Amino acid sequence: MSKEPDRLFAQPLPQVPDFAFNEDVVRVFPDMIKRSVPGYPTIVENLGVLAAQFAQPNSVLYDLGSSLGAVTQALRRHVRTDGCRVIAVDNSAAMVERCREYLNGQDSMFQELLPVEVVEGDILALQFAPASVVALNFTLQFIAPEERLALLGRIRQSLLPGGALILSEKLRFNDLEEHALLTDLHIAFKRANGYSELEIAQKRSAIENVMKPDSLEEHRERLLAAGFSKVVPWFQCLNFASLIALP
Ligand SMILES: C[S@@+](CC[C@H](N)C(=O)[O-])C[C@H]1O[C@@H](n2cnc3c(N)ncnc32)[C@H](O)[C@@H]1O
Ligand SMILES: O=C(O)C(=O)C[C@]1(C(=O)O)C=C[C@@H](O)C=C1
Repeated sequence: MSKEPDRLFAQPLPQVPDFAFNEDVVRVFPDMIKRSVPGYPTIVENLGVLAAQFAQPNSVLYDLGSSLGAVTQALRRHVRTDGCRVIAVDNSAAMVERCREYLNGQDSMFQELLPVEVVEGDILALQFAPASVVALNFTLQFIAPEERLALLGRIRQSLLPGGALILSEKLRFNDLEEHALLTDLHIAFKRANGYSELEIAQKRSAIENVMKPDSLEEHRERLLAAGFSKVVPWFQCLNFASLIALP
């Protein structure tokens, strides 16, 4: 994985462009996500552990919005169920290209890993195969709000009995005091990870038009409306959380 530090927002920009998963972001992405998302390494590793409990024989495990394939790699480290294969999907050509390079490197080192297919495509246009695990790790927040329910409905329809959707997201909070406190603590987390006030402010302008977090209550209601029977939060660190949704 690239070790290049994220300095994308370190210099004052005359106008901060909307955030995009382009070549510049791809180069620094492992550093950026680790320094920006509290609990990210714990979520990714345990997503593999959880997936191993839900994986069903001869089924597909989806990593939707796979970026550089961190979740795919965790699935491959933990899932040992017969006949499973991973399909990783991302619509950023730059992410997909680098992800394929990383996974090919892994393939050449370990022969017993689950087969993986990396697809460059829009998850909103995906024809889902019968799946036992679907991971949406910090991806739904980048999908247009009006598309989210239908996407979750299609995922629910594809899930086999015994399977699960694992959904990780940045949260907003309906209680204004709670929202302000956790937002301030998230900024303190970024500062502690070496981001300057300028970097924090410019990143915030870059993502505000493209990333629209929901509250935990909105997630729960939408997942139930999409046909899931049970929603179980299994992790929260500051304003970032991960949920298990059962079919
Ligand atoms: C924050 S990143 C996900 C991080 C990754 N899952 C991980 O755990 O390292 C969001 C990803 O979703 C992808 N994405 C956003 N909208 C998408 C869509 N409609 N279809 C496919 N991928 C999408 C972006 O290109 C980006 O790589
Ligand atoms: O909320 C923020 O400030 C973030 O940087 C979050 C977040 C995310 O949750 O995906 C946004 C974009 C980058 O992909 C990395 C982290």
